[in-house]
Amino acid sequence: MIEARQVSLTIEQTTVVKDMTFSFTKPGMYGIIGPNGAGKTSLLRLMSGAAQPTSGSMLLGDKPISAYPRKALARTMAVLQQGGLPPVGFSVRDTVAMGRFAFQGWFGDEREDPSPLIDSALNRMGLIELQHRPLDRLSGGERQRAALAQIMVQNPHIMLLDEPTTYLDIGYQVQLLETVHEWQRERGMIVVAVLHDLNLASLYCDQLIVMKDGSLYASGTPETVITKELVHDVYHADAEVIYTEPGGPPQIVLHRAGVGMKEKPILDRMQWIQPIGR
Ligand SMILES: Nc1ncnc2c1ncn2[C@@H]1O[C@H](COP(=O)(O)OP(=O)(O)OP(=O)(O)O)[C@@H](O)[C@H]1O
Repeated sequence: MIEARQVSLTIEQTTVVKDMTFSFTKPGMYGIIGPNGAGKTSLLRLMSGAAQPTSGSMLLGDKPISAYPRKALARTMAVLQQGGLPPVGFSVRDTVAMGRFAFQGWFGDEREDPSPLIDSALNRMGLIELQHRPLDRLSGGERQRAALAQIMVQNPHIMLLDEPTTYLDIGYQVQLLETVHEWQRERGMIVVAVLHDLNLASLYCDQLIVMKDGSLYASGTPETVITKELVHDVYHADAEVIYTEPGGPPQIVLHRAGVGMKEKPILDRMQWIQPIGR
């Protein structure tokens, strides 16, 4: 369980996270959304213990995150940082194996052979064929998949993902979130992901937190949070919100700036699009 109690973070006289209170108590997918500079990464850094609140407290279970030794924290929580892995000379397999550091003794040994776990993570991320390739000879998307495989072998209870779909094409974006979602359910994990794509956030998250100017702007299920008004007020963009199936997650369709077809209901407009051959 992660709980933020009136958490604020001030960096160089600017308060980048302001008085945030929330808790993630149940297993599930939690999304943090909001515009550039809203404070999403800063909030994730507070949740991972990489930054300490200037005021308020960030708790893991019933203790402040700062009270956990590094290795103990790594056995509970895995973090995928923004920007992913650097393009260095380590092979994909060795890089993924480094995710086991929290379970190793002084000499890098483990009680049980971690190979099956590493093979499974490589397999799930479609990296078996690339496992012996160095990271500096991979595309950005392949490196991002290796980064996720690395935190998979950590076997965490909580996973914090900062823009996990960066560098991925839409097929891999969906595949990555599908894998994370499936894995979250199998293991009953709490997954917190900073996502820029509202449609993906709506498809995969059970609950969303919206940040604006460092503060909590809204929170709730995608159905309650993703609205035309939210897109307008938080992102200063015009959009329609549509449902592709009854009871399904909302999806947004953007308008060009200032060229909104605001008066026409969406169903009316969809009749303009005729399948070829009719
Ligand atoms: N180390 C730092 N020193 C000074 N200011 C910082 C530092 N880190 C972040 N900030 C500022 O804090 C604010 C929030 O940054 P943060 O990276 O948390 O936003 P974000 O919502 O993740 O943005 P993005 O979507 O662009 O990644 C920004 O205005 C940023 O310039």
